[in-house]
Amino acid sequence: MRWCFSDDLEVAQAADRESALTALRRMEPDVVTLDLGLPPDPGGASEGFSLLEDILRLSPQSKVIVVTGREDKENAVKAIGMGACDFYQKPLDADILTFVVNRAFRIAELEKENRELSQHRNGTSIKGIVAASPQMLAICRTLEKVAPTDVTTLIIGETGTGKELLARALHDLGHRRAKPFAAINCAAIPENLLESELFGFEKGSFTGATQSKKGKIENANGGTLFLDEIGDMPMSLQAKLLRFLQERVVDRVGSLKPIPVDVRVVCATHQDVRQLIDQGTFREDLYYRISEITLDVPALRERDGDALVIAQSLLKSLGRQMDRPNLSYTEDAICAISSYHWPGNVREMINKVKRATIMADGKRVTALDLELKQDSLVDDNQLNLRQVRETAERQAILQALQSCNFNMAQASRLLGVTRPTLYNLTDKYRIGAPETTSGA
Ligand SMILES: Nc1ncnc2c1ncn2[C@@H]1O[C@H](COP(=O)(O)OP(=O)(O)OP(=O)(O)O)[C@@H](O)[C@H]1O
Repeated sequence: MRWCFSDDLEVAQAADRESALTALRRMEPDVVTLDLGLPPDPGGASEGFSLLEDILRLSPQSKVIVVTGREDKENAVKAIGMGACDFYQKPLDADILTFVVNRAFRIAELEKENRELSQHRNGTSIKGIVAASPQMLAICRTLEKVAPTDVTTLIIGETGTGKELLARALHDLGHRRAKPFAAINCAAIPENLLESELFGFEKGSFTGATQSKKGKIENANGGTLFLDEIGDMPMSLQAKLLRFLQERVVDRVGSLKPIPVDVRVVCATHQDVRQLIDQGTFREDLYYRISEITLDVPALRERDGDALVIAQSLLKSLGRQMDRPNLSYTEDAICAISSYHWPGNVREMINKVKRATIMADGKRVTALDLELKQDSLVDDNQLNLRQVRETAERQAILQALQSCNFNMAQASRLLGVTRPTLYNLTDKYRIGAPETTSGA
C-alpha cells in the first residue's frame, strides 16, 4: 500500500494498535487506512474495531478507510456505521486505492474549510449585531429573553462596544417596536438644559420658553427611552428621574401637573457605577432602579474571534458603500486585527476599516492600510499567541504526567512526542514530579 501512495503524501506506518495511536497523536493525519485484522486478532476484526473507535474519538477530523477481506461486507458496513468514511476490499488495486484515498483527502479538506467558515460566521440573527464569540452570543441570548419584557435594563461596557446597538435591539425585538425609540446622551447636554430636554417645559417657565414643549420622555410614550451615559447625569436630576421611574409620571419644568407616561427605560454607561456611588456622585437607589437586568458587554479584545468576524463584515459593507467591492485582507492584516488591543472597540474598527477601504491599492487590504503598525500590536501585558500556546502546552504536559503518575515513557506516548522531547519540555516549563518539587 505504501508504494501506491504518491511521494507528496507523508505516510506513517503502524503494525499494531499502540503504535497506531502514537502515530495518530503525533501526526493528526487527514486520512487513515485501517486494516481490521490486527494483532492479537489478525484473523478477526475485534482489535481493528477497537482501534477504529479510538481513532474516531482522539482524532475525529481524520477520515478512516477500513481495509477488509474480499468477502467481508458485513464488517465493512459495521465500520461505516461506526463512523468510518469509506471501505476498501482486498486484494490490492493501486488505482482503486488511490481513488478512494484521494476522495477521503478531498472530504477532509472540505470539512476543514467548512469548520473555518463556520468559525467566521455570524452567530446571531439580531439585526445589525455581528458576533461569533461565546461571550457576545451569551449576551445576545439574554437580550432575546429580556426584550419581550418591560424590565429596566442597564448596559455597561467600554466606549464603542455596541451598547446603543444592543439598546436598539432590545427595542426592536420587544412589543414596543412600532413605537418611538428616543435616545438622549446625558453627557452631551449641559446640566441646565438636560432637565427641560428630558421632562419638557411649560410656556413661560423660563426666559425664552415662548411655548410649551414635550420632553424626550413624553415623546417616547409607548416606546423606549434610551438614557446613554447615565453615569454623567447630574445629582440634581437623579432624584427627578428616580421619581419618574417609580411613579411613571413626568413633571414638566414649570408645571405642577404630573403627566403619565408609559415607556420602557434602557440605560447605558462606560463608567463603573459602583465606584460613582462610593464617590457620592450617583444615587444608590437610582442604581437599583435602573439595573433590574444588567448586560455587561465585554471589550472587543476580550471576545474570542469577534474582531475578525466584525472586520470582515465591515469590509464587505463599507466596500459596497464606497464602491470598492471584493476587497479582502492580507494575512498580515488578519494577524494585526486579531492581535490589536482595540481600545476604541468597534467604533475604532469602523474608522480603521473605512480608512483602509479608501487607501488600499488593488484588491488587498494590508495592516498598513488599517494603520495597525507592529508597535501598536500586543504589548507585554497582553496575551499573545506564543503565550497562549505555551500555557496550553504546559497544561497538557502536566495533565499527561499526572495521569501517568509522572512516568515519562507513558506520558510521552500519550502526548505523541518522543521521550527526549518530553524531557526538554519539562525542563522548559520547570515541571517536576511532586516529590522533586516539594523537596526543592
Ligand atoms: N457587534 C457589532 N456588530 C456590528 N457593529 C457593531 C457591533 N458593535 C458595535 N457596532 C457598531 O459600532 C459603533 C459603535 O457602537 P455603539 O454606538 O452602539 O457603541 P457604544 O458602546 O454605545 O459607544 P459609546 O459608549 O461611545 O456611546 C456603531 O456604529 C455600531 O453600529
